[in-house]
Amino acid sequence: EQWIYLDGEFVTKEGAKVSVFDHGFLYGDGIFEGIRIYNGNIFKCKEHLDRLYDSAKSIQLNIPLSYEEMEAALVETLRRNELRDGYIRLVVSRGVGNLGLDPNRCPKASVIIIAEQLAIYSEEAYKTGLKTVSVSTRRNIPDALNPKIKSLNYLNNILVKIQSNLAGAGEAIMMNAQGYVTEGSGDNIFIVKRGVITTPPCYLGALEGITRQAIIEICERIGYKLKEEPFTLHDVYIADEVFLTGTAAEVIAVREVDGRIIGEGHAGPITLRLLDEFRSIVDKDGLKVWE
Ligand SMILES: Cc1ncc(COP(=O)(O)O)c(CNc2cccc(C(=O)O)c2)c1O
Repeated sequence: EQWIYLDGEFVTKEGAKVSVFDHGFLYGDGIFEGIRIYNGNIFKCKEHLDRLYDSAKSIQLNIPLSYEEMEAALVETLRRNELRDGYIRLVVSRGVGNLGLDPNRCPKASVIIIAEQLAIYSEEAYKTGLKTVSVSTRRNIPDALNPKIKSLNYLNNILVKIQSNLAGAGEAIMMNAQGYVTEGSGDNIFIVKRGVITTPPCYLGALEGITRQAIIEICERIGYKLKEEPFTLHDVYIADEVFLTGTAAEVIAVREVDGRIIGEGHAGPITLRLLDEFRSIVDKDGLKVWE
């Protein structure tokens, strides 16, 4: 039986329903986090909850649970589902209101926690890398809907995913309005050229990825040279290595972008070393559920 946390109660999948007047449903008015648990460790739990509460503050959404209560709800949901390895989707919507969009008509935000097994990429995919394309759909401009807010408004990302599906590609790369590369539909991007790793600054229009930050810190620790600087598709095409990072994706190589083969056409040495280093910390850094 899968138990889902819904506003303080645990309900079964069948019982896990939201109102048609929920503004998360009606307007995408809400925020979410995607978190992974590795061998009983909620990886980077603090970083995810910090980002959740930041996103909430940014859209003036009052989460009805304190940080500690939210942590306890996460742990309880994982325990009830006896999940040691898997994926957590934590959603906070504005809650039930009337058909108007005014958030002031929504008296109480709704908190939902779904815990599931996760299988996104095969081990083979981490070696062969993904075929990707760039897309015409630009990343939301920060002064319209800031990509730093992990909101339920994922239509920008979905339109990108539709274009990558159409191209038969595994992921798509977005530019911002100025033509600088920002990120993938659900992951951050890094390029490697002559041993130097570069990732776009998030102010260009990217989510402040927690996996991205973990990779930045790993590079610092193991002495890899990393820069946060803008780059264009040209720099991606001529890169020696390209990889994407995300909670679901972890660290996944890109073997092709718009028909250009990247490097040798499979995961490069720096990408594989960073994946290895990343996987060595995922069951350490975070909140232990069963201890
Ligand atoms: C737009 C975007 N950019 C970057 C990331 C990577 O951020 P983290 O390193 O903090 O996860 C994300 C996060 N994207 C994400 C997170 C969890 C699950 C899924 C999924 O595809 O089901 C996607 C994202 O949605």
